[in-house]
Amino acid sequence: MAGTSQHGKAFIRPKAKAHLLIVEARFHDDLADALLEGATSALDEAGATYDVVTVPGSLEIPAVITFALDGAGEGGVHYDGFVALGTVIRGDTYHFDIVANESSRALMDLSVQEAIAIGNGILTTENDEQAWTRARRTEGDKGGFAARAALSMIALKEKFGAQS
Ligand SMILES: Nc1c(NC[C@H](O)[C@H](O)[C@H](O)CO)[nH]c(=O)[nH]c1=O
Ligand SMILES: CC(=O)[C@@H](O)COP(=O)(O)O
Repeated sequence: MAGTSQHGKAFIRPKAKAHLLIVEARFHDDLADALLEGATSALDEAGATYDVVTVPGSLEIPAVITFALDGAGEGGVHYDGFVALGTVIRGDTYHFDIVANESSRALMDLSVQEAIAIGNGILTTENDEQAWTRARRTEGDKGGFAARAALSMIALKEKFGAQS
């Protein structure tokens, strides 16, 4: 796969044990399994803990993160960071652009406006083959990448002394 590397220097880990929420869209079920395997393996390896919530499609992911943030404000579980997992594969209509663009736009808005650590592991591909090459833990491992990105953002938040 073009451009694949371990990106080793890009990743840092939080000092404290982090607790994350993985929000996974299962619109493409088998691909979701592969992304989740990558993400949970990366978090396990880093000694982080996590909960997993499943939603039907990638468009639902940002709202669930908002629900979790609201819940934490009301005394619910606090999450140090979030991992978004999903796959959007181009079909015949404009729907692809809506799901691909709007899910990422909402994640970006949340991360910047709410100052939260999010790893975006929503694949947007032309076909199944591209998706598998990126989802498989033994190849692109984009689930693992998103989890490591979330951990890095938690660590950077710590570094700047922001409230988690
Ligand atoms: N086509 C894909 C979707 N579409 C579903 C939407 O995400 C959403 O669940 C629906 O519009 C109901 O609100 N989702 C994906 O994750 N991947 C796709 O390829
Ligand atoms: C996200 C998509 O584009 C896809 O699942 C929907 O397919 P279509 O555009 O053919 O309805």
